[in-house]
Amino acid sequence: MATPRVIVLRAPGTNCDEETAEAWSRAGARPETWHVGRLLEEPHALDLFQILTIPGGFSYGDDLGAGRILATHLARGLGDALRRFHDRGGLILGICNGFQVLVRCGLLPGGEAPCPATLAHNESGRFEARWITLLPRPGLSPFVSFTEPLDLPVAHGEGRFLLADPAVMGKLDDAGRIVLKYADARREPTQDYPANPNGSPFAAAGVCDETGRIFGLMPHPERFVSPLHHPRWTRLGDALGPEGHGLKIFRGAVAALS
Ligand SMILES: NC(=O)CC[C@H](N)C(=O)O
Repeated sequence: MATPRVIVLRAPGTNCDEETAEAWSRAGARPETWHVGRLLEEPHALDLFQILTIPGGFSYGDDLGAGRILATHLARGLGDALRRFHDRGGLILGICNGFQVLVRCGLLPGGEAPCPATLAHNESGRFEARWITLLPRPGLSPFVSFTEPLDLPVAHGEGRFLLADPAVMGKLDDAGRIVLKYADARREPTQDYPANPNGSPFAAAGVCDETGRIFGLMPHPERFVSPLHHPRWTRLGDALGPEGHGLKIFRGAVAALS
């Protein structure tokens, strides 16, 4: 198949769009960055793309809650276009603020009987900005097709993934939809701070819908696409491999569409 085309959607306050577009380019896709206002004017333009990404940042200043206003734009102005995009096999990735948007517009966790969800304030009560370790659960989502743990940075104030019905969290986990989990030094999933930076139950760091094609995560894969981005690159050297860990997520999506 031809090189997948990616639309990177930005809004006032988005601050990770350039890094996200660069990550898609490195993974072999063809990204274009669009302001949400432009897409609201021509929703059919989504038909030109195979992947939609909502990058991280502070869209609309996190007013009314992180991601809330951009989520309202998507739900009200682009709901049908997004459904069509997903139904025809399009992939949707939300990173950090983008994950918050996908949750707040109802695309995640999604499904036949969607359970309302939110990304609540971190249990620490603080913005958490540092590196953490993640365990993947490959199988369902094309974005997570690797088996090795990842090191990635987090930078968020509202990252605690909660469902209105906590019992559904176990069902999501059983269905393999908590595809990335915060891990401790023994590489076991953990709810303990600081390895789990926000207190998410089931150590949830990244979640997908029932098709695997909508995926949101709090850590920032676009901030680790070169080994030089790792804070310990001078010590770890070749052990880091030729590419940053975050690139695996972008490469998985490109491979699924190629
Ligand atoms: N890096 C980000 O995307 C931050 C997300 C959001 N502004 C928060 O603090 O929770």
